[in-house]
This record gives sequence, structure tokens and C-alpha cells, in this order.
Amino acid sequence: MTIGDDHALAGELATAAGEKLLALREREGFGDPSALRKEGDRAAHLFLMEALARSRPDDSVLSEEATSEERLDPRRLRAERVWIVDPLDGTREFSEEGRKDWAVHVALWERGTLTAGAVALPAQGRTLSTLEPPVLPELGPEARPRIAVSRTRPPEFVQKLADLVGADLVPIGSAGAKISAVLTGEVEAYVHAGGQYEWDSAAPVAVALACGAHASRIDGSPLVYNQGDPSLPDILVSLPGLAPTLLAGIRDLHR
Ligand SMILES: Nc1ncnc2c1ncn2[C@@H]1O[C@H](COP(=O)(O)O)[C@@H](OP(=O)(O)O)[C@H]1O
Ligand SMILES: [Mg+2]
Repeated sequence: MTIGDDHALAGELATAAGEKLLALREREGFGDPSALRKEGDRAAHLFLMEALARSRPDDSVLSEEATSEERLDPRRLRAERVWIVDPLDGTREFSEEGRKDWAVHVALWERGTLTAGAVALPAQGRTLSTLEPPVLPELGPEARPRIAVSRTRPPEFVQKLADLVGADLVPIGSAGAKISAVLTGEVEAYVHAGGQYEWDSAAPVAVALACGAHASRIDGSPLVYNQGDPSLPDILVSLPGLAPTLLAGIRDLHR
């Protein structure tokens, strides 16, 4: 089958990789979490690389699981179309029985902009994509905002931010699962700092921007993708109405 539309392709590939990961979990069980993580990363990466080579042979790919030589390939920096993929985001949660906060990310960057993307949440039975971006929930005027943070590496200042703006913290694994939680109304924001890479956020940010959500660095500047150094250490995604309050709070705390 040839999928001509990039939005549809992103969704199909993320969903199909996710099904492979679900089957792997089923087959291997959780007795050896480290082996399960390793095999999950490897199998999903190989599947996506082969599928993209077949469907879009002229495009470049930046994957978390690529070798450093592949990542440093200068052709990627000259390319007009680059797929930025995280074959398994929330690898730790993938290897923990019962957890549903892990994802497959497939994004397309074209000439400076994220133009398509999909986040499969296989254990939640859904894929969010730019083909049919979810309708953002309304921000209730009285409710306390909920801010999603890393389960294992929450930035230190986020508890202070929550105290400052009257919010509650919700630990969730996987950047893709956290940003999806903003788009589907489980939380109102996601804040991260202290380290991350382009593949951790490209696909969920593509979907978030297509929905009209706010997505930026924590100083409010744009998230920039397909750089030589793929480090993108901090991020804020939120319902648009909450972004000014959170950005002002972060600015005050960093003064
Ligand atoms: N301080 C840090 N340095 C590097 N990567 C980080 C990081 N904090 C989070 N990440 C990455 O961001 C993703 C989401 O993390 P978390 O679940 O803690 O929020 C994970 O991707 P992977 O699971 O693809 O490795 C994780 O490795
Ligand atoms: Mg990741």
C-alpha cells in the first residue's frame, strides 16, 4: 500500500510500530525489564527505518536509536524533509507491567517547520495525529491547573512553579504521553527542563501545534528542530490560555 499523505503515513507508522511493541510485551513478559526495553527500542526503530525507506526513499531520518554516525550525517542538515522519530518514548514505563504511559513518535520536519506528526499510545488504544488533531478542552476558570512532570526526573523548580500559580503536579512517564494528556484534557500543562532531545518532543509538538496548543522552550522562545546537536533540554506545552501565567511564573522563579 502506498500512503501519499504525510499525516496519514505518520499515523499509520506510529500505530503499526505500537502494535509490534504491544505484541513484544505480550510475548516476552516483564521478567527481564532491561532486555524488554532493549528489544523494544531495537524492533520499533528497525520497523520505522525500513517503512520510511520504503515509503519515502528521498527523505532523511533522525531517530533516537540511530548510531551517532547516522545522526551526524551532514545530508540531514541539508535535507528539505526530515522524519524525526522516537521509536519508543517512555522506555522505562514500557518495561513496567500495567503502565500505559509510553508512546511511539513519528514527525515530519520540512524546511524549518514541523508539518506532520503522530503519537501512538498503544497501551491506551489510541493514536493522536495531525491528520485529525484533537479538539482542545476548554480551560475552566476556577479549577486548579494540573501540570504533568517526569516521574523520574522532574525539574526542581516545577514544585515552586505549582505553588506560585496554584497548580497540582501529575507525574506521568514519556514526553509523548504527557503532551497527549494536555491535548485530551487529563492535565492542562507539561513542563520539563534539565535535558531532552528533539525526538522526545517533535511528534507530540507537531500534534499540539496543529490543535492550537502552546508549545515553546520554557523562556517562551520557539522549539527549533533538525539541528546538528539534537539536544532540546526544556519545554512547555499547555492549553493556550494558561501559557502566559506559566511563562511569567517560570521567568519570576529564574530571576
Ligand atoms: N534529563 C534528561 N536528559 C535526557 N533525556 C531526558 C531527561 N529527562 C527526560 N528525558 C527523556 O525524555 C523522555 C521522557 O522522559 P520522562 O518519562 O522522564 O518524562 C524519555 O525518553 P525515552 O524514554 O525515549 O528515553 C527520557 O529519556
Ligand atoms: Mg524519548
